[in-house]
Amino acid sequence: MIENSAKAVELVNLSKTFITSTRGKVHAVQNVNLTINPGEFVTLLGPSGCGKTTLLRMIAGFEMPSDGHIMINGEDVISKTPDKRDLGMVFQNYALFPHLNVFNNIAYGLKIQKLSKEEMEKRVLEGLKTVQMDNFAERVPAQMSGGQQQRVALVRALVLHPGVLLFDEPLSNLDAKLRLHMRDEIRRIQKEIGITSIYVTHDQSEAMAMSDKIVILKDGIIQQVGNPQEIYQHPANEFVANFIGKANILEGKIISKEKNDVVIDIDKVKYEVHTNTRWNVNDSVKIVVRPEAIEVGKEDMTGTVVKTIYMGVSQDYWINFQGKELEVSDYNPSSKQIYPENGPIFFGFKEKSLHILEPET
Ligand SMILES: Nc1ncnc2c1ncn2[C@@H]1O[C@H](COP(=O)(O)OP(=O)(O)OP(=O)(O)O)[C@@H](O)[C@H]1O
Repeated sequence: MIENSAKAVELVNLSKTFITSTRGKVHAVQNVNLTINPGEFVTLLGPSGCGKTTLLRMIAGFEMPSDGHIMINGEDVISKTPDKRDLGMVFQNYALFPHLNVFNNIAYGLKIQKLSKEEMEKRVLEGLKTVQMDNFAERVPAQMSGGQQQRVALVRALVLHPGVLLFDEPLSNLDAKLRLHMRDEIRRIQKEIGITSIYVTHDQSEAMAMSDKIVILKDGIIQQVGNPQEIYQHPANEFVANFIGKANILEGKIISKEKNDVVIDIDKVKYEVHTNTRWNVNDSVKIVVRPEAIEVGKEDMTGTVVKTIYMGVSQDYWINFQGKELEVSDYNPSSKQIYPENGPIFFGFKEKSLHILEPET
């Protein structure tokens, strides 16, 4: 057994391969290594089929890994059943018992733990207070909205005082407005209690708004782990750059280098870029620049306006440049010159806004 109590969850070389009759071997999760610290809110994010649910189900104990280790609070839990892993779970479909009222739904797990009646009542009522539903103890699920049912599901998991809370797309059944409200609510409660949480979603804005750490997956392989700022500003590769936010990908050549600072030629304009990677002079590189990092009116480069839209907070342009279309968001447009469609436009890149991409894994 591998032990390390300073980490809440540790995944070591974790893999899952499904053998299917139609698709042969499906490598759903491949050699995942990940450390989650106590109290962290970590989101598994990626497109459909990237392996996030399989990863969560392995941690929960519903799916047996093909290879690797899962440590929870320093203990290898691979051979333990889900109920012995010190975990709570919140599902997309709430999974409440329809015939039980809110009190009994929440108390269900506490009864199995054989808590005293007083302690049980105390925990249920305290939990309901946390989600501002003190008056709902007598209602059955059918008498509540989706958001209220999801709050009850959250309390039901929390009252068991698990070491780690797992969320499987808990907000996907709610309408857009309620999703925004509930994500703030979940994050508030999670911070208040300080419970280590692993959250699965395919919604990038949800991941950005809630997470301490985001894990980006593609084809079962981790592409990048970082906080929202790192992932947005320094995406590891083209996949991450395109998956989180909007990205313009340009090609350039390294023309000089001093330690970690390189000068890149992009269409005969030279830009200094700080990089942590071992690029060499004459290397061709791909560079990401976000739409808001392009300065309209700067006379470094010229393109043609293909389309422009006034968005209120910004004037957005689609510019033909080097045969590619660049997307640009020019913020606070009211005091600025607007470049009309089909005409020329001058632009350049803001300082420290370029980031060199790594090849994809
Ligand atoms: N029980 C299974 N048998 C065979 N293949 C499976 C099984 N479960 C998942 N897979 C496959 O493993 C891969 C990862 O699936 P998984 O459900 O983990 O992805 P996901 O990122 O959660 O996708 P989604 O967002 O659509 O739920 C997919 O190719 C999927 O078809």
